[in-house]
Amino acid sequence: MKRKSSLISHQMSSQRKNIVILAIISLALGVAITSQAALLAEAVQRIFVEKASFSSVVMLLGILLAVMAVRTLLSYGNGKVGLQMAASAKTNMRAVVLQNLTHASMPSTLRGQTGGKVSIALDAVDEADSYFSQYMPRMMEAAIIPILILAVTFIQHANTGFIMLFTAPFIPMFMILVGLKTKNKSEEKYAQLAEFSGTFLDSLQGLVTLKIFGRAHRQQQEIERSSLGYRDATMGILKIAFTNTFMLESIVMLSIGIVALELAIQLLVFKSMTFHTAFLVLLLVPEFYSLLKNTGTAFHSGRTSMGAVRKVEQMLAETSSRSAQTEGEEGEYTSDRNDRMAQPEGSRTAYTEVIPMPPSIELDNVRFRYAPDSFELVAGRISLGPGEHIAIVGKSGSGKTTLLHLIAGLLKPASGAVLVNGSLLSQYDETAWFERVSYITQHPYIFAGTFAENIAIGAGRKVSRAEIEQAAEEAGLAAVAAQLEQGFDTFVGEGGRGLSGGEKQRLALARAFLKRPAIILFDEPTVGLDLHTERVLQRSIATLAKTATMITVAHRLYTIQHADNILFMDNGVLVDSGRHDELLERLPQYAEMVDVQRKGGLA
Ligand SMILES: Nc1ncnc2c1ncn2[C@@H]1O[C@H](COP(=O)(O)OP(=O)(O)OP(=O)(O)O)[C@@H](O)[C@H]1O
Repeated sequence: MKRKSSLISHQMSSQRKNIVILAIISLALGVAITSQAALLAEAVQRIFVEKASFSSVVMLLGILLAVMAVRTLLSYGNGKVGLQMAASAKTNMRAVVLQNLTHASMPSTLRGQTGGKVSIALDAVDEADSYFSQYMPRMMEAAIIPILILAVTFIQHANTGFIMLFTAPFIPMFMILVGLKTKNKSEEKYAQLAEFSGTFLDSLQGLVTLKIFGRAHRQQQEIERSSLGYRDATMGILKIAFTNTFMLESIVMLSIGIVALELAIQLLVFKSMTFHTAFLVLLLVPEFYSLLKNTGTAFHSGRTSMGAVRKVEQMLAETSSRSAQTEGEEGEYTSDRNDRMAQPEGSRTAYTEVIPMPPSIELDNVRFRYAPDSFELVAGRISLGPGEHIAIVGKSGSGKTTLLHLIAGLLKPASGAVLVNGSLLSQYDETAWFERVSYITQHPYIFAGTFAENIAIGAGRKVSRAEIEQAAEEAGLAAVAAQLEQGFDTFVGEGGRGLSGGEKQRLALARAFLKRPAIILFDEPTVGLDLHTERVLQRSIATLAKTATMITVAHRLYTIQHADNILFMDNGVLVDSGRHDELLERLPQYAEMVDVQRKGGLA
């Protein structure tokens, strides 16, 4: 194989002991194969040529039987070691994938299709099996046993040795040619599988929407299209595999034929060799080619595995490089604060220990684009004091959520910097940072589990039932829980009882009460809540925000009249910022927005 995948190399180095065992078994297997051929040739020579009595060969036949048993055991051992290697390699690789996905930076976690990631973590890793269970044992056998057979053949009859030496290279040559083609096909197959899984999961999750809009049939066709794409890619590989087998069989048959012809001429025409030698060589030659042929089949499986492993590596590299890239981009940030922010290598987490909370947050000429030529966010200089309550307002699509995500570290700026307590946000340890943040979105994720379990997620530690109930009380959820069939033990989320929009947001609030964050990001509900729910939400948020810096994406302007700072966004640009009265006075767009809402009865 051209360049060993680094994931595979890593697994190989951690499996050195098994590789040594494979080599020892292969050597013993080589000795068993040649001994078996020698004993069989001797037995046939004595019984049929020398017409020896049965009693004189009984011992010989016994030894032959024992050698055959040993050979079978050694083959079984080789397979067993291969399977063990495959099992442990898959476990390790899956752990690496899971670790990578769970430790990936937040922006890279949010990208890509979930179905595709699942397919890579499960199917592509499974495909690595044959590299260890078939390719490795066969390659080890091919590296040792044919040399042993060739040596014995040369000693017995050099001509046959030369024929074998001349024809054998055709097999690996052919394997390399086929392998090159299979590798691309195999990568194509995994791209198709990832697409298929992505489309399938997407359709499954959005089935209700699709049905409502009468698009279910259309989506069915889409699934059919991507499944056919996957089928074609698989069939392409199988076509190569079958052609590969056919060609290998042809080469092997032709080579054995040539050797047999040469032996027959030497034995019958020139009478230059004994029957014993001719028979021994004739027994060894098929073993030699059969080993090389098996290697060809294993090589094909190995190539397919490599294609799958490359897909896994690609995903790992993408998640890591995205994190590194975004850090690099912010690293390019130049300002007079650079000296202050210069950090020695490996001091990333040191910030978390000294960071005073609630923090002050500054945005220094932040610019961001989702993609080239797409919506651009331009936020000049903003300073948000510790413990302040900040509101982001603007028309729909003006970039409020994007700005919130940049401040939260969910998105990384393309240029400029987000500073927390004077230091780059990207310099903080991501886990430590998110431990201090609570994001109350409009659609918090409800996991399949009990109501209590869903609240407990917020704590990030083991919490008592009393703490959960207290958090629910503070978030105004106690009454909701009391109405549920089994109270806090009611099963909610997927496959469980549904929750209303307002209940979901209060559940997110209850999680935050357990967490007691230093930074609260609040995406205010756009849908109208009833007055009671709205009041409960506002009161709970206000309690929670007493000890935190809070940033709200506000849709109802009356809720933010007392905010310390209001950031007004228009078409991706931070136009102005200030208190409610200041903006009313100097920003006509803001005054107009307030006026419209007042007339609409919202204020
Ligand atoms: N993941 C994304 N990729 C590309 N463009 C995006 C992405 N998310 C949002 N946008 C675009 O960025 C712009 C700003 O979106 P954003 O969600 O920040 O606006 P908003 O002010 O919060 O809107 P709303 O009040 O309606 O929620 C929009 O034009 C939106 O289409």
